[in-house]
Formats: sequence, structure tokens, C-alpha cells
Amino acid sequence: MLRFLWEGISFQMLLIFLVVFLLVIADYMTHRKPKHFPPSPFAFPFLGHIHLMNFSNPQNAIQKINEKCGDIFSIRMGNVTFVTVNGLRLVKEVLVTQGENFIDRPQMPLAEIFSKAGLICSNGHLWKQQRRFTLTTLRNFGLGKRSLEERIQEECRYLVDVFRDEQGNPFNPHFKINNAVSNIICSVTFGNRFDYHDEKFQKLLQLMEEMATLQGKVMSQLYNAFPSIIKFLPGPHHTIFKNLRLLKSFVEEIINKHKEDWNPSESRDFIDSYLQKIAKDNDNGTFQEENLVACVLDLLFAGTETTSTTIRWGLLYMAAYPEIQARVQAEIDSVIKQGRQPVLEDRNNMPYTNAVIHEVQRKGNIIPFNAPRETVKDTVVDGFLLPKGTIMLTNLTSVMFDKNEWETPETFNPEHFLKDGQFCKRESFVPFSLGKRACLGEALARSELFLFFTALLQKFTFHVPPDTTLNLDFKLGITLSPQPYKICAVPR
Ligand code: HEM
Repeated sequence: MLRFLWEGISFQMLLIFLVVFLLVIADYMTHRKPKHFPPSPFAFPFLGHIHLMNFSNPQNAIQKINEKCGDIFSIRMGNVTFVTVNGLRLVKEVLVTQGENFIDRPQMPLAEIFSKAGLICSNGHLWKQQRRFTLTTLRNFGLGKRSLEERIQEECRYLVDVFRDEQGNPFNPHFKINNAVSNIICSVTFGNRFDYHDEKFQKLLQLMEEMATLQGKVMSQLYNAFPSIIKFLPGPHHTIFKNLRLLKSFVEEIINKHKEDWNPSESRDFIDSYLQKIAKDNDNGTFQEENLVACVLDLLFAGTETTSTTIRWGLLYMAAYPEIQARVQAEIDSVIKQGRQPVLEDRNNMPYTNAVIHEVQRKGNIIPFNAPRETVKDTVVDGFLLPKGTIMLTNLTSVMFDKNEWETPETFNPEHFLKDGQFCKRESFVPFSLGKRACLGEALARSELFLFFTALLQKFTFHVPPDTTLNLDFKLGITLSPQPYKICAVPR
């Protein structure tokens, strides 16, 4: 009897062992590295390098691997393998010198929120057409009856008013800044801005904010690694997709309204221009309503979260470094004074303020690994072979915090961008990325950052609330943003 039991168990164990062994072999075969592929640390079967990941500070984890493996290496998170390049030389090689070979976006499970249509996640001919059309249309609206500069200046006045309403008491500026920044892209795409008390729009901003925050959760990151398992578990990824559906129906409602009162001979905004393009599309259907919805969502999302997060870092740094804030205000008082609003031309005469804004962007480092790219064909980088379809992370952190490029990389130091009192550009300043697929909204973002930042510092001094210690740690989401904070905007 015992002998039978023993034989039974050992047979079952043998079977389990065999199945596990076969699974490990299958995993090895599936994820076997091609010849001359970049090196990687030891990986566990199925899990890959998940044990090396620090989910609350992935930059640190990547830096450690960089120190061990060199400037180009591969890492595997579950089923997804990335190649990471570090340092200006290789980041430029990938984004600029051989940029055409890395122009695509991979179709990652969570990136589905941006869909394969539109601007951010589309590829090939479709992407080229949407990008060209959007850039031209944004430029046209910038040159139109009301320039983008005027729209931003108008919004600065609204933002200053709601900050003044707080009467110097501690408040969280997050959604006021979000609303102001979002209004710029809304005024270009929908033709109107939204009041800061508009409940429906506030709800929309909250949905976007929640999506941005949830993207940083461990479960969301695991969803990217093991989508077929994690999709059956409860977690933030479900909320992300639910919010997206709500945002989509908000945009569709606005597009339908535009269609109702559309006048083909006049274009009020981006949506009107796109509807015109659909009407006379002679480009094999690249311009369709599905793409219009996706482009508007992309502009709204990319144009709100990034710039708003940067301004929030800016105010936080000003409260943390009062002597730097005082120097910015002294420059404002000498160049603009109190009598008029800042204009973009002032930037040329304000090297210190310009340097501070650049340093906010460098130190804020809001998109630490850039948006992912994918090789469109087999490509050799630094002697390593990257087959077609390889997912690439260009580590912007490794460039903007490089000890060999920056005098004091870990310190908030506007002197990084000053030489003999004049503003000086730095090649290693890359928050908008580089090359043909770099940020589409860079010019708009730079205008917004300068005008909002100077308008606020012209009218207020920012202080840490009494009995509060400022926290300069980041919160990981789709961007690295400040932890929620309250601040006092004391009128000047
Ligand atoms: C401080 C503000 C901003 C930062 C730091 C930033 C940064 C970036 C980065 C790093 C990328 C990825 C580029 C690449 O793959 O090489 C990107 C893409 C993009 N950004 Fe921005 N961005 C900002 C503001 C804006 C604004 C205001 C808009 C709105 C017009 C915008 C629209 C886009 C779009 C549509 C893409 C996708 C481009 C493509 O795939 O062709 N961004 N941005």
C-alpha cells in the first residue's frame, strides 16, 4: 500500500517537475535573446527582472542596472522586453541620428488608453498625416485673429484672480492650474474655455488626473507586464479604462455639437478644421472621425498634465528657495514692472527667469524615460543588434542628471543655465525629447510655462504654510509630479 502511495506521489511529482521544466524551457525559448542583443542582468523565468524593479522609484533601479551593464542594456518585465539607452551620446543616436529607425510607438497594454489612432500611439503614414495636420493647424490658430499668446494671457488673468481669492491662506493650487492650462488647449481645439467653477469640466479634469495617477500604481505596471492575467483581477487598470470611456464621450459630445452648427467655409477651431479635412479627404481615409476623437483626446491629455505638473513644481521650488524667488521677482520688477502683463518678448530680456524655468523642468524631470519607441527595422546601436519590433526606452534622466554634464545635478540650481549673467542653452536639456517624434506641443508648452510662471510671480510671493515642511519628493504616475501640497500665495 505504502509502496503504491509512494510510487503514486513520485509519479505526480515527476509530472509536476516535467510540466514546470517544460514551461521554463518554453519561457526560455520565447524570451531567448537574439544574437548580439544588449546585455542584461540575471532574469528569473516568467518574471524577468521584476525583482530588480523599484516600483516607487524606477529611475533608481534603472541607474543601478546602468552602472552594472553599461549604457545600453535590456530588461524584461514579465512578457515585455525593453532595451534602455543611457547618456546623451546614445539617446541622441536613437532619437536623432538613427531616428527614422526608432520612429514607431510600441502597442503596450496600458497605452491602449491612447488608442492606435490619433497622435501619441499611432504609427506609419497615419501618424505622419495626423502630426503634420495638427502642427499646421496649431500654428494657424497661433497666427489667427487671436494669437495663442493672447489666449494664454487672458487665462493668466483668470488664474491670478482665483489665486487672489485665497487671500494668502494655504490652498492646494492643483486643479486651478490644471484648469488654466487645459483651457488653452480647449480654446484651440473646442473653441472655448471653461470656468473654474464649471462642475462638468472639473469632473473631467479629475478623471484625467486620476488616470495619470493610477498609471503609476504597481498593479498598472504589472498589467503592462502580464496583461492576460492581470486583466481578470480587480485594480486601477479598470478605472483607467472606465475614465477613458467617460472622457471619450465628453469629446464626442463636443464634436457632435460642432457638426450641428458647422459652417464649412469657416473654421473656428481644431475640430472645425479637422471636419473640413474629413470632408475633402483625399488621403485614403486617414482623416476620419475616429482619428479626430483620438487626436483631441491626445491633445487634451498631453497638453494638460505635463505643463500643469511643471508649473506645480515651479511654485513648490519657489516656496522652497525664497532667495531664488526674490531674484525672479526682482527681474520681473525691472523688466515688466507691475503695470502690464508679461509678453513672450520679455523672455529675451529675462535670463534669470528663463534659467529658473529651465531648471524647474530639468529637476522636475516629469517624463523620466521618455515615451517608449519601437524599432521599425533591424538596427545596430553601439555594436548591438536591435531587431525590428524592439521596444526602446531612451532614459532622459540619465541625460538631465549626468554628473559629467551638470555641475550640481542633484541640486536645484538655475546657474546651470547661466553664463556671465546671460541665459545659455544646454545640449543635455531634453525634457521634450529630440528628433522627428519629439513633443509636438513644445512651442506651446514653453510659451505657457513662461507666461503663467511670470504672471503668478509678478502678483504673488509663494510661501510654505506655517508649521508645514515642504516635501520635494515626487509622486509616480504617468508623470513624476509633486506630492499634493498646500501653499500660500501672498499678494505683492
Ligand atoms: C512641459 C510640458 C511638456 C513636456 C515636458 C512634454 C514632453 C513630451 C515628451 C517627452 C514626449 C515624447 C516624445 C518622444 O517620443 O520622443 C511628448 C510627446 C507629445 N506631446 Fe508633449 N510635453 C509637454 C507639453 C505638451 C503640450 C502642451 C502638448 C499639446 C499640444 C503636447 C503634446 C504632445 C503630443 C501630441 C505628443 C506625441 C507626439 C508624437 O507621438 O508624435 N505636449 N511630449
